[in-house]
Amino acid sequence: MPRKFFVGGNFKMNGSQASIKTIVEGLNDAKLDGSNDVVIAPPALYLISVAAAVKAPVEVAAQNAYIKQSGAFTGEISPEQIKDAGVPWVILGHSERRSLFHDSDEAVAQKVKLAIDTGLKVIACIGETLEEREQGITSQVNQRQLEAIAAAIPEAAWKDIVVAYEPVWAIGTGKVATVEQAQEVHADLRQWLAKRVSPAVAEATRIIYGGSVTAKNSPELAKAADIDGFLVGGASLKPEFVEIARTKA
Ligand SMILES: O=C(CO)COP(=O)(O)O
Repeated sequence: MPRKFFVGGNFKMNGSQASIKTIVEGLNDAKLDGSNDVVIAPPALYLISVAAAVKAPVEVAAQNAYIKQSGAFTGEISPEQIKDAGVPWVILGHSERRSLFHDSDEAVAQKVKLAIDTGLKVIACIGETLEEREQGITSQVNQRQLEAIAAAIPEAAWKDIVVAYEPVWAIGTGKVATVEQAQEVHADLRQWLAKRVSPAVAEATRIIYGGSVTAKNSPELAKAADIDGFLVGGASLKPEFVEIARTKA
């Protein structure tokens, strides 16, 4: 079965009630036909209103979740709370969480496990820094980050996981990976999944690319055999996101 193309929009810590309403209205007016999965991730404050306002086929994701369901963890939100808000997806392990908020591979894996156990679907992010790429350890870094997740979950959980490969050097820099650079890592990760988890999981799991994706570069990237969609940052706040959401594989 071909993998359904997946386009995510990660708003990060951007937007206001008014600007996010405009984005949601733009997506609703676009009447997307459901041939791609389209998921938007507004800041946590806006999850409930966006989940109520957005029309199918667009769905909503939180940008992070904690490793506990409740308790004295000021400032955090739990997978149960995300589910309770009517939000089916969560982004975990984003490089900004890893670098700025010290989410370790193990913490990301625990978060993925609890989110999956709670019934959420997960966009699990991995990616190497420029320094790591220049050291020639791109493959090791991405496999290490994915291994932590694979070790924490059963094979059946992979049906609810989308892997987002986001090279740190391409995020918010305007420096998009070339189709060849992205395809090489995606193919490597798919091979790794086949060996580490199973050929069936490798075949079915969407591996999406993130890092300076725009309406201009998305059609070319989408042609690569192992690029199954995008996680879009900056451009997800602009009208061109509707165009990216319509990208054909
Ligand atoms: O981090 C990203 C999405 O999660 C990518 O961000 P940009 O598209 O702004 O580079």
